[in-house]
Amino acid sequence: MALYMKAAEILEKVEQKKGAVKTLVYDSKFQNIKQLFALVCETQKYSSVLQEIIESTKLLKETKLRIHLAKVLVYDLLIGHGVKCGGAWKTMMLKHRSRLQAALARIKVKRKVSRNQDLLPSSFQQTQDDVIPRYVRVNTLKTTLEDVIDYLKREGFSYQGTASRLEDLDCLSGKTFLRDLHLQDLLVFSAKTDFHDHFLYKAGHIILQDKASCLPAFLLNPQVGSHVIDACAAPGNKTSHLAAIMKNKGKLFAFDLDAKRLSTMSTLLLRAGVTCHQLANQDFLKVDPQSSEYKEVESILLDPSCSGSGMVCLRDEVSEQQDEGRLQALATFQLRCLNHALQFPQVQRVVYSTCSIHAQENEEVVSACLQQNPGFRLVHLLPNWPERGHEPLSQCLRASTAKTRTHGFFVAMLERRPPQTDEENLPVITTLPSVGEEKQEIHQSGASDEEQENTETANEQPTNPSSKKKRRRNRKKLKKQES
Ligand SMILES: C[S@@+](CC[C@H](N)C(=O)[O-])C[C@H]1O[C@@H](n2cnc3c(N)ncnc32)[C@H](O)[C@@H]1O
Repeated sequence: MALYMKAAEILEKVEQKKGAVKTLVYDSKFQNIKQLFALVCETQKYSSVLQEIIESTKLLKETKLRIHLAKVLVYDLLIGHGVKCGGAWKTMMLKHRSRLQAALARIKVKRKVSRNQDLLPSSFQQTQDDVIPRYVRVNTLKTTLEDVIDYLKREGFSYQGTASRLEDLDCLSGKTFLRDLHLQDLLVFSAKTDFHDHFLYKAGHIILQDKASCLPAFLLNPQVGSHVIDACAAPGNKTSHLAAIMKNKGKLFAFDLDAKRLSTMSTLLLRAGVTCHQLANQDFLKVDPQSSEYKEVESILLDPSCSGSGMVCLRDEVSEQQDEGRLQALATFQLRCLNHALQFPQVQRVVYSTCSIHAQENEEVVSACLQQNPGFRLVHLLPNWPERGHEPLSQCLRASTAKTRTHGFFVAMLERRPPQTDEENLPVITTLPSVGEEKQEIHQSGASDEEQENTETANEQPTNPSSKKKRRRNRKKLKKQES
């Protein structure tokens, strides 16, 4: 009953444009966030059809239900899982079931369609480009890829080998599955495959995680035994992925501001067999980078709160509701977090990710951070990845349903520039510039052309005052050599 009541309450607020589904669901502190999120999203999609059914059957008059609760219950009865819980409401809905089913059938006949999804407004109808396969990450802390494949084959699944191109994923149907093109511990199934009740999922041998969301830990690739921070960690899918890469050795400090999400995370990490972690219900911005506890931290994964505009289910709602002010507030917070991550004295690599499609939360945050932290530069990620960050930040990755068959996502990796000795700063020049040719480029040894492009041009960093001094010194040395 609590699920339906909460879903109705959130649906009402969403339809009155009082907030975004994702935010309202997370703020609700409901026990099963995923279940609530799915129920609200789906009911909202079918809202106009549900309204038609409810009006034509005069359901509100007969049951005294309020419209939003009626929509949620009718959705679950006719289109969803069937009203499973709900006590007295379940009995009431079952009493009206045949009338409601008849009303739905009439609407389908009138619109000349046979499937429920064909009743959706066009903005919600899925094209081939909208279909995201089911991704399953093998949890190598508990099992191996080979064992999972064998287990599934014994259950009648048919393994097709490793995908060789993106389009292979579109051919998945029924019980066929592939190994992913880019991530070796990731298996791909047809979109409709549901593992939520499967033994391998319940035992923590597999994690149900979108491919794009597997990128941050995969790219950060922390060393076994190293110290790592997951700055905004709950519910912890990326944390357990990091732990698997670290083979549970070393230290994984995970922070999150939300106690409820953190407690869910704790359960999930236990199920996944993660032991190298240390959870803290703490604001990452208040974590002291100078504390001796973090003096060995070399890698940080930062996946902060974002607009969620890349999540396919939220696409239309989000584009309607993302007002400038909200995006700006998120971007300011994200930049503060990224700047903070770079303050840890030994940090070498920071991966920044969002499930947003807005440049404001992605490339613009990274560019601003690089301008404020000239000691860091971008790493050119996965050269063969089909979707790049918006120019000039093509070192970063983007993901989308159309180009990568995933939710919309963004990933950047910043790394500390290697310290340069005075020797390294000596220019390597074949023809010496004549006196007065101040504007001629001086190519410094120790930085390849690609690095120069990555840092100087692509990041549009302001001239670093210390490198200006170094250049002046170099010019003086050159003049001496000349004379
Ligand atoms: C996008 S979610 C993280 C998802 C997570 N990385 C995963 O893969 O499961 C963002 C998280 O940041 C947390 N958060 C927001 N502000 C924070 C802060 N100042 N310090 C720490 N965590 C914060 C939110 O509670 C939320 O759980």
